[in-house]
Amino acid sequence: MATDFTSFPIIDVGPIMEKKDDPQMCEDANVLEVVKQLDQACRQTGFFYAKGHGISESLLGEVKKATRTFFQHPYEEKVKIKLTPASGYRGYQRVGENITKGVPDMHEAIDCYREFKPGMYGTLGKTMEGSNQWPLDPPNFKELMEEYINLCTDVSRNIMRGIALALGGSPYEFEGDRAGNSFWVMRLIGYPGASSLKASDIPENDIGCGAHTDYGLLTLVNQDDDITALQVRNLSGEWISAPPIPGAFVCNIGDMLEIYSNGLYKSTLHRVINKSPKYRVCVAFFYETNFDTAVEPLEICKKKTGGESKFKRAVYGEHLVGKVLTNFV
Ligand SMILES: N=C(N)NCCCC[C@H](N)C(=O)O
Ligand SMILES: O=C(O)CCC(=O)C(=O)O
Ligand SMILES: [Fe+2]
Repeated sequence: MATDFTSFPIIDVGPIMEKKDDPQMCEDANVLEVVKQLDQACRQTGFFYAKGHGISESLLGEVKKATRTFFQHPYEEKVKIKLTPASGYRGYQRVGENITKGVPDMHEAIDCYREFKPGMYGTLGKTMEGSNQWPLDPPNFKELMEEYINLCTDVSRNIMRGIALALGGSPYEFEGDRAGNSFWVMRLIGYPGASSLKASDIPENDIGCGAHTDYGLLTLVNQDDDITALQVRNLSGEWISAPPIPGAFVCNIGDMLEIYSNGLYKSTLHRVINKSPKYRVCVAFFYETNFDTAVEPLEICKKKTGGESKFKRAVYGEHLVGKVLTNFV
């Protein structure tokens, strides 16, 4: 249940990362303290900062730097890796091409998804079939991002272990058939500075990304260190800023975790407005369930919430494809 929060807790997830290969992790007092903090954050805000995750500040900075370098290229260069239905909706979208609730967003982005064998997910999977499209400059782009994706996958899996414990389950609740083969998404996003759009031919609107919830389990946001632009809506309808904390991820819950938890944890509405004159870069990693997972409230969560299922079962791939097909002009 979202509350009237005015800020977000900072959680040092170090203890869960340290105990990740220890089957007795749930008996460790430091782990249990993190679990308690995760539970509180997920119930109250659906957003928290994670520090102590083990990904170096220099790598966090490098992926943002490479992203910025790509967006600085002329349109002719960027459009070489254009997102199309034929590319499985992977690749570059220019400012205004992504749509949220019918309104064009003032951001450009590269979308990447986990790659998979064509046909593996039948007709439903067809929409997402394709190879990721990587920029050639900087030359180590693909390698760098793949390293980053692997590290983010590991951090997310381990934070989800903490969240599984917070829900009263086994640490491995979100592995195997649920999210053992996460259909992750990575979006490299650029938000033009506030004044730069006026002079261009792009229809003016100051919303970098309109109000939305994320689709899957857990999002890791790696945002520029010097601009506050991400806002989260609290119970009263106020928009609360999530300013950058260098080295920390902003983490938030997605729609599938809301269902698994039977609404105990909510996927909180958020948006992005870049009021700064500076260009803002954000690298968002979305840790999701397996593509073909049918998600329904966990028994342990139903017990905590009155016994009844508050959600219909949802196949993650259907949820994703429904979004992707309506996200672009
Ligand atoms: N994969 C994720 N979560 N992407 C978030 C993008 C949110 C904006 C999108 N136009 C929308 O309306 O959902
Ligand atoms: O730019 C940000 O800080 C967050 C972006 C976001 O919410 C998203 O891509 O889902
Ligand atoms: Fe989001």
